[in-house]
Amino acid sequence: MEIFKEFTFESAHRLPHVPEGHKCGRLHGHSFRVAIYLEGEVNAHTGWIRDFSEIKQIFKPVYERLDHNYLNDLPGLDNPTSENLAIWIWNELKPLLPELSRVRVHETCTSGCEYRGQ
Ligand SMILES: Nc1nc2c(c(=O)[nH]1)N=C([C@H](O)[C@H](O)COP(=O)(O)OP(=O)(O)OP(=O)(O)O)CN2
Ligand SMILES: [Zn+2]
Repeated sequence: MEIFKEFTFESAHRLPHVPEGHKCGRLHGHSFRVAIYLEGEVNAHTGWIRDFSEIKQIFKPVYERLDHNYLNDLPGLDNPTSENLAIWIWNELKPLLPELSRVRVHETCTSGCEYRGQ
């Protein structure tokens, strides 16, 4: 069974390695949407894998580093593509949430990625 918790945050970024003149080389912002997925057994007593509010609490320090910030300034995110952001979030969360199975990042309504640890 997999559960997920979604978060939205507003961040600015620019992509430093795009070709000259590419729109994403300019400073711009997105309303990012991130879903954190956890995989595990449903506990017979609680009826859940992990309390959604616990996921929110664990993600909070990561969320605060992302929300209303310039992503390129975060150590390890100097090239903040959706792909690199998903990997970055995974690396921040996996030690705290061993059941983490997937990080989904929506950069726009129509673009995004999913990372499953490889
Ligand atoms: N594989 C990736 N491609 C692109 C990324 C990325 O992170 N990974 N990022 C960008 C830009 O940051 C851009 O802001 C988002 O791109 P795009 O989907 O082209 O945005 P649009 O709003 O123009 O999309 P519509 O087609 O109008 O919906 C670019 N590429
Ligand atoms: Zn962008």
